[in-house]
Amino acid sequence: MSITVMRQVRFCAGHRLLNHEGKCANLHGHNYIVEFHVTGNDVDELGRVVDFAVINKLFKGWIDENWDHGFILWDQDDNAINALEQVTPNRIYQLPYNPTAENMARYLMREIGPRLIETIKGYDLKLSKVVVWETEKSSATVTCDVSRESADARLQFTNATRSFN
Ligand SMILES: Nc1nc2c(c(=O)[nH]1)N=C([C@H](O)[C@H](O)COP(=O)(O)OP(=O)(O)OP(=O)(O)O)CN2
Repeated sequence: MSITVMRQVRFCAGHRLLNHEGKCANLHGHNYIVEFHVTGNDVDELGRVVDFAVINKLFKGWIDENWDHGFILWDQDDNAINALEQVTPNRIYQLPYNPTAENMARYLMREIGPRLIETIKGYDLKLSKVVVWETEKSSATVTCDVSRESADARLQFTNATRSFN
């Protein structure tokens, strides 16, 4: 049996999609919501897979330090990076691919999640799903098969409607 808990982290950031066919090639921003789904095989003596506050501290901490109120850009986007570096102060986070919702979810799942999760001592936990909501209408979901040892994430893209509270 496995049990999954989820914590949302909200932040705002700017980006653009290099070579996008339409308006998303322009610098623009979003109020993002990221869902971090954490799966365990048991609960502790209080009945928790892990305390929600622990997930929040780890993942909101990383987002606040790296993505919140910054620009998230493809590291090949020299034009935007050079322009934004002229602004003082600036916060630019370079990804190895375009900052789509899909790629941001993939980056959190593959590059950031595993090393944050392993700092939670005394629990056997996996980051099983990351959902990046770019708008209230559009999201991307990355799931990881927690029953397999492989850290390879299986990408699943979804479009759904939901309300931001
Ligand atoms: N599969 C993806 N498609 C798009 C992404 C993405 O991350 N994954 N991102 C964008 C842009 O960042 C854009 O800001 C959002 O585009 P779009 O939904 O077209 O714009 P709006 O939310 O403003 O929708 P309106 O209907 O125009 O109000 C594009 N595509």
